[in-house]
Amino acid sequence: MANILLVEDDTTFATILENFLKKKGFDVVVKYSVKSGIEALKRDTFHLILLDYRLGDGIGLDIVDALRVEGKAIPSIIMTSFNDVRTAVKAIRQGVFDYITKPVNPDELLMVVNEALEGKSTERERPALHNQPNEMLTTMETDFVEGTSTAARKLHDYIALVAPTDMSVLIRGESGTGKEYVARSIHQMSKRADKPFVSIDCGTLSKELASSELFGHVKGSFTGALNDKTGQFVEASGGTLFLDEIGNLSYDVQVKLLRALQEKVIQPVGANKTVNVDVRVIAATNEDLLGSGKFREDLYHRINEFEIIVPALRDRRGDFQQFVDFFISKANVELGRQVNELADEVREIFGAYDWPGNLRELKNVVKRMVLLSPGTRAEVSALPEEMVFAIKNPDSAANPTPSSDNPDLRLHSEAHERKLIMDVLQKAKYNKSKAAQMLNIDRKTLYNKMEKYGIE
Ligand SMILES: Nc1ncnc2c1ncn2[C@@H]1O[C@H](COP(=O)(O)OP(=O)(O)OP(=O)(O)O)[C@@H](O)[C@H]1O
Repeated sequence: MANILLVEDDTTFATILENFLKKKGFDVVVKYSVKSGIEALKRDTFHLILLDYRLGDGIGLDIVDALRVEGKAIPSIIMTSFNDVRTAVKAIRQGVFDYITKPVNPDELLMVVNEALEGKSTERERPALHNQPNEMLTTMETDFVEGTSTAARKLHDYIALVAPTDMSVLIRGESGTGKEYVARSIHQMSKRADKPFVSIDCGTLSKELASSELFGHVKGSFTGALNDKTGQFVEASGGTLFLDEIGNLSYDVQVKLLRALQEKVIQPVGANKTVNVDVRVIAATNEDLLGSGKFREDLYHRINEFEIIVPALRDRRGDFQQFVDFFISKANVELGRQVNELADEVREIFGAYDWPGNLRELKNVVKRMVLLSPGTRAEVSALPEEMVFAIKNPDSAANPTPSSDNPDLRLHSEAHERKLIMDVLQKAKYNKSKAAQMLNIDRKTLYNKMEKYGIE
């Protein structure tokens, strides 16, 4: 019997969820704060964690961080409001299994919970660290959409151009645009294709263990190093190492990585000797590495021998229908449905929405829609309510536009507050703790206001 830890500070909603999950045969422990959630994790064994994104004393991701520090691998699902989709998508990069938008649809919740417990889902093809067996790469070939838009053609031209060389590639693009897919494509089309493709999500590596994960360690080199460990550089020998979210590597590790790239040698933690390595490195980021001030310029130039920018979904509208059709047919097979038509309203909403979470968000929205469509036609009722509302009311609470024709004082002051928050966030380079400090409010209040005003 699977044991689920539910952390949700809305007590009524927590009770509804608890009862629902218990009825479906799960054991459920409910906690109402980050602190009590972490305590429960230390005390008991759970198979799954279901987290509210915003909690009274922090955010659900704080619990995910605590899990990582404890070295526990328990799948977690974040429940978030529609306005937080962009953040939720990023959370997946930090090791969260999946996200689900509120109001939570019971069928969708059950689907995601079961997938998490079975260890598979839309994103589960890609655990934080893994070697991709080469046989799987061939099946993957047909498992994507290439697209025909100008942006797609340019992207694939660049992939074809750089793949056969041994250049280091930096792939840039918003979260969920398909950067890992691009990296795999380069590997598959390279002369290293029959050697390993090793993918590492640097965002999920703890600061302490990053070196050992990448370069390996010798027994006894630090507390917990009970045996020798081979690092991912050696695992990728002859092949390609994909460093996703490379901006998360600490300064120390950046120095070691630079040496590995320049001299083609690595030194496992605690070892006296160096080891020769032959690995092509492909890195990805969705931030401005140099602008962050935390990334070494010499390393930046070393990993950026060739740059590929993956377009946001909103900038490749010409490929949109192909992606929708592809994700629908995949979801039909997975969920045993027969959806082959979209209601006009669904088409309109898909066209008007700007898809901040890109392909990952589209894939999730389509999967949910297919799940909630028993017939062949997908109706608007199968889309997240807030998505429909936001499209139909562009000037609603999320985006107030006061004018002298509209003397509503509350609306005016809210518009003013929204603008101020956006300006300060920009000034603080989107560092929310810093922005909260400048605004003289706490982080939680800032998050609440950002949610209220639809600021992402
Ligand atoms: N060309 C494609 N055809 C079909 N599905 C795709 C394609 N590219 C990406 N996807 C799907 O979109 C989702 C996001 O892709 P991927 O993980 O490669 O994005 P990413 O840019 O690396 O995300 P992040 O920035 O969060 O690391 C995955 O589920 C992937 O399977």
